[in-house]
Amino acid sequence: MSRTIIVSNRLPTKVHRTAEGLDFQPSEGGLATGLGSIYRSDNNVWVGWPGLFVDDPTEQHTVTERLRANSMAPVFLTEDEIRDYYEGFSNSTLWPTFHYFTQFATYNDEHWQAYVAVNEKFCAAVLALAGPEDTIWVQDYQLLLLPEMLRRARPQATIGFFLHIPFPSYELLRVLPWGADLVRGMLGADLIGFHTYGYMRHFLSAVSRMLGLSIQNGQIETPTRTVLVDAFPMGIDYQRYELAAASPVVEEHQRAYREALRDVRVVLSIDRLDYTKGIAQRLLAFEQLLLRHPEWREQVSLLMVVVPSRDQVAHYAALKEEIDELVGRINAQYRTISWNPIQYFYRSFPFDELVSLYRLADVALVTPIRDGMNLVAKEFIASKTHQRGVLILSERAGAAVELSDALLINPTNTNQLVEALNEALLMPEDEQITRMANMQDLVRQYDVFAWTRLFMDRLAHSKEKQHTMTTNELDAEATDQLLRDYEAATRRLLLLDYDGTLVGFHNNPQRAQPDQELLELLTMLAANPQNRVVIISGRDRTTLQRWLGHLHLDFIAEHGVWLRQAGQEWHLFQELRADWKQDLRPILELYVRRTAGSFIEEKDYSLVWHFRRADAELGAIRARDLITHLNFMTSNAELQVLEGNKVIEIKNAGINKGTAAARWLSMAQPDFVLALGDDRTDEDTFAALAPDAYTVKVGRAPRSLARYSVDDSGEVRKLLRRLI
Ligand SMILES: O=P(O)(O)OC[C@H]1O[C@H](O[C@H]2O[C@H](CO)[C@@H](O)[C@H](O)[C@H]2O)[C@H](O)[C@@H](O)[C@@H]1O
Ligand SMILES: O=c1ccn([C@@H]2O[C@H](COP(=O)(O)OP(=O)(O)O)[C@@H](O)[C@H]2O)c(=O)[nH]1
Ligand SMILES: [Mg+2]
Repeated sequence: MSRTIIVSNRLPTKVHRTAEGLDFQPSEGGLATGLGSIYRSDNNVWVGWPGLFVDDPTEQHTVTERLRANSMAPVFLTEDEIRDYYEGFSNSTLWPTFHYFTQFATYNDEHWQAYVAVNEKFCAAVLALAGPEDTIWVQDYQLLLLPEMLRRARPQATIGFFLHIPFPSYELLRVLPWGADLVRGMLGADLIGFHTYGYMRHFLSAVSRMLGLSIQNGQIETPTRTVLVDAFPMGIDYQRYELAAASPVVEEHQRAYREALRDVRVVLSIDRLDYTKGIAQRLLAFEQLLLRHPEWREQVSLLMVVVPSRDQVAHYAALKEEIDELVGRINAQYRTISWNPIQYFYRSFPFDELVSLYRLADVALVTPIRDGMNLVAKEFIASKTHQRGVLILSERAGAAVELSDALLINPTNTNQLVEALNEALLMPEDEQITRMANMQDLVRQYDVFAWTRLFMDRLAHSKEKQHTMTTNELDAEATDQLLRDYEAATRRLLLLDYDGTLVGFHNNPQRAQPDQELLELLTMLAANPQNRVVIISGRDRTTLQRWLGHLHLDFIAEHGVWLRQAGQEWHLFQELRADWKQDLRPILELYVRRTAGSFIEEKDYSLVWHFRRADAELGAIRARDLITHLNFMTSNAELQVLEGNKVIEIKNAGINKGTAAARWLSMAQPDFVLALGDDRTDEDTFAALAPDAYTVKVGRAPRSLARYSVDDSGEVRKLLRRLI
């Protein structure tokens, strides 16, 4: 039976060494608590770090066995790995960068090396466990490279990836020396999920800007696969909180707390120790409340839980000191014999006590500076079965997108925060109930089980789509058949596109000249008297002549405008006009001025606007504009507007690679045809050929007329070499 293998840095169970032996406790943090409810079902397994160092093989064995009984498989990490991969790259480079705290980010190559190595370690652990039918679901920023590593080892695997933290604007990502590697690593997945559309948008923008891949409706076309990207706001195990809220244990805790606090109102704050959570800002706002609204003194206490986290990282240790000091100062200033303004706990609470705190609180103050989602906000809502209580929520938490009935605030606006606190404490009960009921409906419906189902459905959909959309891969079997037919034939026609097919793309098209390997390949192919080798390209004839003219090849240049058989002169396909160029050139010039980095290429009978070097998003917008503009201008002029790979070309109507290829067919009467091409204009060639021709699309486009596809120009060369 196929299973789901969840992979994350930390397991949902933390192992500690105590005097009595090993102790197993639930992990804190949204990822572990959120997914913790689902992994045990259906034979699933969770792979991750158990939270302690175990060198001794016997002890490793004990830990492994204990975890196995609970559907977990440990990846043991060394102290050096935790220092460089976890505290280093993950939490001193990625975490601050992705949360817009670039001033805290370090760029250390050793940390990067460790990050790569540990991702490889996870890869090996997953491969040892996963069967070919299993679904692999990789979680979070510590494992951004893992999807691609798994993909290389298992090209057919079903791989999902979910990012639990924000995905930042491209402007932040580009600061990282390894930005493009990280994005490429994620693209190994079949489905990539984010909490919000905002994060998803940033990711797509990074993909198009850094890797130049084309994107439509959240679908990324990589050279080998289509990758789906979508927003899936994570939920919680609603029922677990709702049931606990009504349980006698929780009631008993709550009663005891209430008795100790007497009738003081409670503002609750719960987070891991983290500078992204806005804990210090929250304390300052509470101080301001006491200062500006003295009527709340002795009436309200801030109950603040800070769960120890990443305290080996300098900025976390510093924050701990800052909080200690602030709490000390505020308490010293305002406390009375019978009232403590801030009840501060630096430790984690067991589940039942946490739920009791949620129920006890009049106000939950959730004010992160940045937060991927924030599950505390949702847990508070689920625990409020009596529907009394107010949520104050930062608009920069992912949860704010869904929880619009909270009092939404900007966490850096202290005045707003103070007034929201005052408003919350004064809010009439009926308004509390209305808001809470609305939010409960939503959080109940979109719980963590619905979240998982949706993600898994979309993952299956992505896989299906890949299967139905791609042309058949030119696999070993098809290649063998091709070679047999090639051998058997005596009049062979090879139609070879140049850019994107024989060579890869270059930012400057003039730099894409043939290398030695290609020249040799073409020479040898053409040396066989039974072969007729045609370069069929959109390039101008001068460039083709200069680069390849000395070889015994035929040429179709400018998408069929200029033709030349080996050893003969260039001639035109037919009489053509070029006088239209002077009317249209100014339009293209206007688009060059409006689009930095774009430029015009002029051929004898065509004009081309190139936007590969322009900003990817602007380029795409301008291209749409230009096409509309040109279609209008050329409607009566017997011209056509062609879209290629980051180019728009205007040329005479009725001439294309297909019409030119047809001429070679009637001239050569071949008994074997192989055509290779990568872009829209090569589809005309494919269309002109008989069904038994070997038509091969380079790259995996959603739709192609070709019978087969190969990944890239490297594969093309491999195939050509086998023909020799
Ligand atoms: O494993 P740690 O280093 O101790 O950190 C704990 C976890 O913190 C982060 O949680 C995030 O996931 C939540 C659920 O999606 C989300 O609500 C929250 O906004 C995120 O910060 C981190 O992403 C996890 O990998 C850590 O395990
Ligand atoms: O003493 C505590 C306090 C909090 N939490 C849990 O820690 C998680 C925090 O997740 P959140 O998404 O709010 O933020 P993260 O820590 O993941 O950034 C929530 O599920 C809390 O219930 C916990 O397990 N023990
Ligand atoms: Mg091409």
